[in-house]
Amino acid sequence: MSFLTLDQVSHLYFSKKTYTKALDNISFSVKKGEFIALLGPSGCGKSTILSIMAGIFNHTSGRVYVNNQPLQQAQPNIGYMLQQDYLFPWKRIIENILLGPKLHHDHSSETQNRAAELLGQVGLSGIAGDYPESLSGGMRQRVALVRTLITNPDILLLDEPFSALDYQTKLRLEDLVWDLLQLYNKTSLLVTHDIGEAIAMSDRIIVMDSNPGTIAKTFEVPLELRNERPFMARRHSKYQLLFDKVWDELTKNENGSQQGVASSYDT
Ligand SMILES: Nc1ncnc2c1ncn2[C@@H]1O[C@H](COP(=O)(O)OP(=O)(O)OP(=O)(O)O)[C@@H](O)[C@H]1O
Repeated sequence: MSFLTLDQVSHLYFSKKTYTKALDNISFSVKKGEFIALLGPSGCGKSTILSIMAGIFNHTSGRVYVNNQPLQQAQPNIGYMLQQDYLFPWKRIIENILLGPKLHHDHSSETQNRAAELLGQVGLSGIAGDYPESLSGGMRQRVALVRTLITNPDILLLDEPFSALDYQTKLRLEDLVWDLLQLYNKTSLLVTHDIGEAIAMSDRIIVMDSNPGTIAKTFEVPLELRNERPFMARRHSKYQLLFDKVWDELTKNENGSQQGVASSYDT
């Protein structure tokens, strides 16, 4: 059953003299606990979809449902993780994590215990009293993950959360995030430019076209890959097959020599 549905969603950005059609007739559904990746060229509207889901602005037309209710009515608890961690440098790690709950007047010992538990789950026990400046980029993103999960969001929006990290840290963090999202059965939308990351982490990949943003094609990730943690999924033979197909879809309008690598596969 669908938990999140976008039905013929379009969005226009207006400026003084003109407008940009960022999304045109976007329709897709996401089941509870499903992990969807949005891939596509710069400007195809991936972040616009996340902003609409986060309630940052209303879409121009179409319908968005969460749990069979219109988005504005459903008011889901949204967790948003971005490329930058936006930790407050003058606050200790634990204060950064508990800021969201505090804003909702939650000062409970349960939430504080949960913060400690989550910090343990991301391998950061013992740094609760530290300041962000003493942490590496990967550690900071792990703190950002804890800060996102502490409010137990219904939907997680991940906007290129690994793209500022070095490659090894990114691979490790992909596994960690995947583990926690599986553990807590979170419904997630990941925006990425990394085909490998999309295949390794998600259940389904939505490839978009730009000008205006439309859905070009949707790829199901084979079960054998979905059952593996992202790092191990990359070793599977079906990973490369899917990579080539997604690459071909992304580059179908280009004339470069790398286009068409999947044309010899027919699975
Ligand atoms: N605030 C805004 N005002 C006007 N136009 C905007 C605004 N935000 C985005 N756009 C335009 O809407 C389109 C979609 O932008 P969006 O940021 O959603 O794309 P994206 O796929 O996330 O891009 P990227 O991969 O570069 O982050 C682009 O043409 C962009 O220029």
